[in-house]
Amino acid sequence: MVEYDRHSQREEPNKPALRTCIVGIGGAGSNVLDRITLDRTVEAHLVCMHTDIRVLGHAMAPVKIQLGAELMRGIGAGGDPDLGREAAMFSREEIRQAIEGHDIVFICAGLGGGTGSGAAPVIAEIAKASNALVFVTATMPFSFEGRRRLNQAEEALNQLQKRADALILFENNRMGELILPKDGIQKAFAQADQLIAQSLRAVSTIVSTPGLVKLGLDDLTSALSTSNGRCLFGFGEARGQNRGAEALKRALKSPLIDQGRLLHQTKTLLVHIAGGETLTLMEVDAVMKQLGRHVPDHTHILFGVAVDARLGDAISVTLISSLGLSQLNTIAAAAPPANMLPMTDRPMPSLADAVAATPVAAAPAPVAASAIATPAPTPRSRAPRQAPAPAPAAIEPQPAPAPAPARAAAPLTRDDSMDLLFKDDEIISLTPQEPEAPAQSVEDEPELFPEAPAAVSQFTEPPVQQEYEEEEYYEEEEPSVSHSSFLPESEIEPEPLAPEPAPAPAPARLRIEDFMTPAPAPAPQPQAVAPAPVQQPRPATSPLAAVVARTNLPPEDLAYAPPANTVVAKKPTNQEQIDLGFSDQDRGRFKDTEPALASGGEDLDVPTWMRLKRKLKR
Ligand SMILES: Nc1nc2c(ncn2[C@@H]2O[C@H](COP(=O)(O)OP(=O)(O)OP(=O)(O)O)[C@@H](O)[C@H]2O)c(=O)[nH]1
Repeated sequence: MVEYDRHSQREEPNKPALRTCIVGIGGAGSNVLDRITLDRTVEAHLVCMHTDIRVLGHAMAPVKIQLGAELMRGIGAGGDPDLGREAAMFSREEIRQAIEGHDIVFICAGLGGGTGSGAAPVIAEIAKASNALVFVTATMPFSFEGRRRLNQAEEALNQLQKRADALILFENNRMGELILPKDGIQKAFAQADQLIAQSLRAVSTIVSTPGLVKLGLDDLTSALSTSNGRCLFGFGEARGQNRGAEALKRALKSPLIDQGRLLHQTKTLLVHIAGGETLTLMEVDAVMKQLGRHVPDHTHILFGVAVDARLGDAISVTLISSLGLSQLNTIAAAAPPANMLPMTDRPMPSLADAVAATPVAAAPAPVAASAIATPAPTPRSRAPRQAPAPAPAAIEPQPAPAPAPARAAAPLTRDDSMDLLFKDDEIISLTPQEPEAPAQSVEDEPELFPEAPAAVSQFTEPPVQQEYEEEEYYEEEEPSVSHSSFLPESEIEPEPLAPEPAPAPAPARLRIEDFMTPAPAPAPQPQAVAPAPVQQPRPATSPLAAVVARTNLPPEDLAYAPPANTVVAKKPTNQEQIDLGFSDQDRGRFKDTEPALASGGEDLDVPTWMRLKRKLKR
């Protein structure tokens, strides 16, 4: 018998690690990025982008980009996605510089406001143009935030689906299930931020950490692939005696998989188990057997195990899958009790089987950041990882579900389906030949600023050691899941449809058309230029939590191209870091918008750290 050497380095030593970048956009994106920065669990280039200089000034990410500095003058987009989009276009060069050179770009934003909804699709497109694999995690607004925000969020979602390789959508309404109704709104946001941060961490770990049984980008995109569906995500981590069972229990309790109910219908399920050096075969076997009670026999299991020294004595279980909207609606209509499928005792692929079957048995070397040797995102055959157990009771080989297109795993190429936003030499050559649809809904906008575009600023700070004065405020204990909604809508005053921020009377506002490539000019369309946004059908009863959109980029809206010379990236200087010195009473970027109030009168739009009245000390 050959002894397995846990420390052997089987991966090619000189293989470059996947370079990962996480971009947080707007207030929500910035909050999630703060969470990730504090946790220090994801090894990635963290970039915060916002129009609002005050929020940006307090963000913890080491790299910050002020979007549309001259256009926005450091003020938030005030809930106007068109402003957010224009701001991103002005800053496209800095965005490109921050993103380029990365293999995977995660984009994180709260949809419904101005900056996140408007800028995220632009940034996704820049990321795609740099050949990165683009993952988007976004939140949908609480229902009590009002119809206007929801509409804006759906419009942004529609645009993001066309540009992202995979999109995981978190519905803030669902996040309420993570906490008790009596808990404050800030706790709901905090829990939501934590779950989103966990999903980013899980996905980046899966694709970048060498594993005993390796899962790759192709597995991930296969699990996420469905033409028009929603992603199911569950994550649990536990320590102690029954840590495997407990971690699985927590993963199954995720509201994003509807307490495990949605796994009944899934065709492909990605399961990733990670633990420290003490992870045992028995524990992995136990988790897989237990999971077998929750998924049907025909489910195609993509199974990965990794030993990651950073986890210490913890075990984490990640479940990722997807369901078509029709299936989701069926499930929602005929919802069985939350109990899982009856126990079938169907054996799941064991670790030993999987190890024996996998040709990619990467060494579970103690993970030091620099020691992670990760494979390039090339398409790999999934067949050997089906772990056909020699025992007759092992999982049946399943007919492979629609495999992930090779393109999803391979470095992305610029194809002619790419929407083209920018008049940039390297991008413009990809302009689709067919006539572009007119830019949406911006032509009739009031003009705000007469000035010509000027330089936008970017300032890059070294990581600042900032600490909250108080202790960790995310509670460790298992959240209650006994409440199906966070706040009944009836208890919330409907959000008045507040007027948009009053446009300044200045006559020469910069418009998207000013940046458009002159030809081919679509025929002018009188009045009918604002096509009704294509809205995602939403499940009637169960607002489930995640959406996957495989990239299928039809050339259409957002066809604008700012001149390449309008933006001059400034060298970072200390002077550009503005001392904001605002008080807790100041609504900052929200001052021109209607407050989104919870019943207690709290302003939901205020960032988490502000709502919690945390002070930062340097
Ligand atoms: N989960 C979560 N959602 C948030 C948080 N903050 C805001 N949101 C949601 O994200 C939506 C957009 O809010 P922001 O991100 O603050 O808005 P923005 O994109 O910065 O846009 P402007 O403020 O208009 O410039 C809100 O309607 C909320 O539903 C947060 O901390 N966590």
